[in-house]
Amino acid sequence: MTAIDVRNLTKHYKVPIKQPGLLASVKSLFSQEYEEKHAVEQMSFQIEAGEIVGLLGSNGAGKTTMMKMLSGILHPTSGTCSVLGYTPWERKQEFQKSIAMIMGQKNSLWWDLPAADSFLLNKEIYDIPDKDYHETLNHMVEILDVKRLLTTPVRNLSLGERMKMEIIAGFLHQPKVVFLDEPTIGLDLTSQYAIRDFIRTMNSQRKVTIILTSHYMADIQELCKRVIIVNKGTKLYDGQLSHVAEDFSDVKLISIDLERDVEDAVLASIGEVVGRDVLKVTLQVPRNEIPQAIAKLGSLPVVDVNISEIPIDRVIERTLAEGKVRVNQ
Ligand SMILES: Nc1ncnc2c1ncn2[C@@H]1O[C@H](COP(=O)(O)OP(=O)(O)OP(=O)(O)O)[C@@H](O)[C@H]1O
Repeated sequence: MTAIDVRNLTKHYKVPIKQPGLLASVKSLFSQEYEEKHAVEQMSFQIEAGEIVGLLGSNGAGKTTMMKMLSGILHPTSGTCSVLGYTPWERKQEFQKSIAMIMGQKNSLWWDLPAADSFLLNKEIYDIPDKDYHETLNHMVEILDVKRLLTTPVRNLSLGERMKMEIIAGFLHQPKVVFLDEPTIGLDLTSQYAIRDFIRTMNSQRKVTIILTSHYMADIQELCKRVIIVNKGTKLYDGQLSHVAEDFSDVKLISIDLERDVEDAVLASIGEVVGRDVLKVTLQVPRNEIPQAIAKLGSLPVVDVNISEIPIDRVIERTLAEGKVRVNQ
């Protein structure tokens, strides 16, 4: 069954052009010029019930705008969209009870109150029966291990703890479709794992349909088989993650700061040099060869080392560079 059906969805923002200076500010009071920003352009895709789809794109690609239209926060400029049979921006009560939009960079909980109080408020807003409320809450609190934090004012929680509470608040009314915009942004690895596990559990146990944006490759790799890559508001790729990221799953990046210059050939014997800016070098190394690579670095004039996953932006850049446009519809 199709849960989300998007056809030619387009969003243009009208943005005032603001010239610097006082005179320009006064002039703008009488004649304001505008420019049009094409945030989302003719986007079409369908998502089946129970799927988790990753929406990928660089900063400003149009992901949040897309999610805001799908959740009914924004009206599109043109195009149509059906989520569980509803037109989101009509904001029917039944629609709002069936979806959730959770944004890692926005706070929906009452800052000065314990999260438990915000949950009670959501219970009233969504008209959740007592039994369902307690069962769902207890289940989620257990999975995310936050029982002891329920009575702490939200302002006193760490970022990771607050995000877990935001996620509970979003899932409390048992939505069928959830839009997750950067749910793990800025979190430490332990919190990232916990939230990923939670998302996986909700998807497998409750068949929740999820669209996820994240700049962390690990989130996408662990949760999404299918990804939609957007660039400048248009769809660049829609298909299996493995087709665009298979070369990246078994490698890591080692970034090093050198004290003095080292020949390219020496660095190339440790890993593939994928970035070099004078004394800053980035090497791409197979995951299982990291210990040997680190050992070899011991003989070089290295002052700092950092090991990281391949950033999503590299996957997108390469998809763009290779013109690997692949749209399965
Ligand atoms: N309210 C707004 N008014 C005008 N322009 C906007 C508005 N919101 C977003 N934009 C512009 O629309 C484009 C898409 O923005 P959007 O936030 O959807 O991108 P994104 O892919 O979510 O980026 P990020 O990864 O940085 O969150 C950007 O050029 C942005 O500047």
